[in-house]
Amino acid sequence: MEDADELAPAVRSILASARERGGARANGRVAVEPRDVHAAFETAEADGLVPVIAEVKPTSPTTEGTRGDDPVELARSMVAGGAAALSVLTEPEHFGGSVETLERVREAVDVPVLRKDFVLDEAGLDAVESDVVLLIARFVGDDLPSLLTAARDRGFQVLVEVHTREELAAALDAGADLVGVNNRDLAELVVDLDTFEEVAPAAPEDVTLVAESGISTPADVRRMRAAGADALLVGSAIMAGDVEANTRELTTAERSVNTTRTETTG
Ligand SMILES: O=C(O)c1ccccc1NCC(=O)[C@H](O)[C@H](O)COP(=O)(O)O
Repeated sequence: MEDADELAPAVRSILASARERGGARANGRVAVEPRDVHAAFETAEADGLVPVIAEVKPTSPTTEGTRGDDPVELARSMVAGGAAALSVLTEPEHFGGSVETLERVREAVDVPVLRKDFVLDEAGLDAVESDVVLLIARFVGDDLPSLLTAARDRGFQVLVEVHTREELAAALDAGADLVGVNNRDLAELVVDLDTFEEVAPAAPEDVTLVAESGISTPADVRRMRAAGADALLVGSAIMAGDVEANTRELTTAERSVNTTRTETTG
């Protein structure tokens, strides 16, 4: 892992609390029978929808306030809006998430559910079952290959998150087949959609690429898709206001270009 001094204070705090939480639950190692996330993306495409992973994100270090609605209702609204998959934050202190929330959401919906957390070691994989688990290349460093194997041994599909071409190369070397390019720089918490456009061309065709963070309008969706995104991970823009309508606006972004809220209101 890189030098912690190079990270934003909020991110240092997130990592410190992840280390304190540990992860393993009382009943030991998880064994997952996952819902196929690649198939979920294909189904969305076949239905004429952009594959969107909609994120249940009650709050974050870069969000004002906390959304207190029942996460299960939010999740159902996201699916009603056409989300191909869901992401649920399980980080409690900085994102208002919990493993119980993920369990409730996964029971309530039939789409694949990504566990969004800051897993740093093998024990961290055993906190809760999910269909997909996130490994952030920047934070797990040289442990990426062994953690990827450990996650797959438990049945998880793995989204490996990268922010640079170097991290993408490490993810590919480790055998990742589902890669998220995070437009948010976790050293400074600045979001820049250019990041995906810079990193994506270095990924081989057979890797499923997810554009993560900072996507808020149908134009952003089309921009990321034009740059090679097979799917998009969206939190803040969906959580702000009417969750079902927000999700639908993004999942249908390729259906019509001139009728969207953002483009008609400027
Ligand atoms: O979202 C944050 O403020 C944040 C701060 C520090 C570390 C990670 C953070 N976000 C994690 C994520 O990956 C996003 O929740 C996800 O990509 C969705 O991003 P967005 O659509 O911009 O909410």
